[in-house]
Amino acid sequence: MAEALKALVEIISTETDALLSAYATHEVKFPSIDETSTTSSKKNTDFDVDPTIVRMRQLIVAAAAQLIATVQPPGEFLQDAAPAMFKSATLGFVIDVDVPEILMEAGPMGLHVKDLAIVTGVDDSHLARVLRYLATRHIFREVEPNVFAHNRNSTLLSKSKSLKEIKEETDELLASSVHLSAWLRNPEQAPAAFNMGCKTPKKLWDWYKEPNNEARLRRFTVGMKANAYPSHIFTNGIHGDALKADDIVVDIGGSLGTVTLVLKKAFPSLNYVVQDIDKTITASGDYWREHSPEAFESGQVKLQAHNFFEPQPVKNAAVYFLRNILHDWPDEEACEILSNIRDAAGPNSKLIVFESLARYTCEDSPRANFSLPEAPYPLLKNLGVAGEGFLTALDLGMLALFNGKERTLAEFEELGIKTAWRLESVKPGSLYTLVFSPITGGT
Ligand SMILES: C[S@@+](CC[C@H](N)C(=O)[O-])C[C@H]1O[C@@H](n2cnc3c(N)ncnc32)[C@H](O)[C@@H]1O
Repeated sequence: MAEALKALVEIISTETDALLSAYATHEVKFPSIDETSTTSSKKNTDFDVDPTIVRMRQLIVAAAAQLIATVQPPGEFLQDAAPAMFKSATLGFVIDVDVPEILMEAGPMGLHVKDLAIVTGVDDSHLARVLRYLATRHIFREVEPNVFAHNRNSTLLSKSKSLKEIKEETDELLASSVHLSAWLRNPEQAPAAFNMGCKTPKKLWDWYKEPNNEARLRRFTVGMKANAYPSHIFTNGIHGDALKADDIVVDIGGSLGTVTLVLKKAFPSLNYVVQDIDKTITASGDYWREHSPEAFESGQVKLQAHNFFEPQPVKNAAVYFLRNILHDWPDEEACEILSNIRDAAGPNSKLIVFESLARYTCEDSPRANFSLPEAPYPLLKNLGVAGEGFLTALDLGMLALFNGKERTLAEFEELGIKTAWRLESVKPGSLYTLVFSPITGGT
């Protein structure tokens, strides 16, 4: 026990030294938690996503969280974990009444809850308790009794409209999560907990198409657009330099086609097709007219309404890719999607899946062909909240909304084998890149 505790402290100490020294070497300022600037210099932003820096940060966070879980008595630990729904509820509330915007205008001195009450119309003591709950969890800062200001974490809440759109999507999740336990105990009663929470027999996408839900579809689409992953994941992932001019890259379930836009800029001699359900494809026309009208008008980028449960119309493309699609679907449907692509693929086509990879919290059996990042003793093997915290929540979100899932490496391999795709390589990152080749009679 003492040995594990000391090892955790050692990780924190070594990685913090390394992190600070990397910041110093690159002449980048280490951000204070009290910082409220919404603009970062390009240098800071690039540095933030540098894989070495990301890894140092992850190790520190993983070790610190495990240290807390080790040192805190179980009763206290669970006392904070059990009512975690108040995090969603209070974040939702502050956004609903525009607290992030109001505090941004107030600046670093903050605003007294009595003044905040006048602007929001909400009782000052209610505001104080909600903000203190969040400040206790390092979101906002109580600069004087009952005076609240932004900190680095809360600033992000006012940073972009799309964050609000993402938050609103949690309405569906919140409604679904209430029914998760009942659904898990009897999954036959509805396709997913979402159907119980939102009282519909339809899949989320079909429900979004209903006349009353158009705003929800719009905000989901904006939310997906705001999903900022480093673009090198996609440009390295499809190996565009190795493709021939005019080769076709198909973005299946591509929404507006934000990934395709990144690829088109990096590999301008390739041709692209963005496919999605009809309503989304209609909206993507505006996106392309705004961001790359020449590619849209010349036909270099085609927008195609296509249901991926029907035969894939683009045959023998060089690359078919799916970003964050398979996790929306249970295995049976995921196999149908992959089979339709396989039927259209040529012998040299590649299937590229950009998705999160679910990792076990314990040691996995060694896999000869693939090497995944290791976590040092005594950390959880998936790096706990630092690596998988959000991903395990995303996994449960997929379960609650669609009976979907984040998959392990073995599960991806198995999906591939069932649909005649061989998993050829796996590249770790904030989104993993999984490359598959067709299994043919001779392979
Ligand atoms: C999680 S989003 C991912 C969007 C995009 N790949 C991205 O990463 O930004 C899932 C997408 O699948 C699309 N979709 C759902 N059902 C579909 C179907 N049957 N055929 C084609 N697209 C579908 C949705 O409209 C949505 O745009």
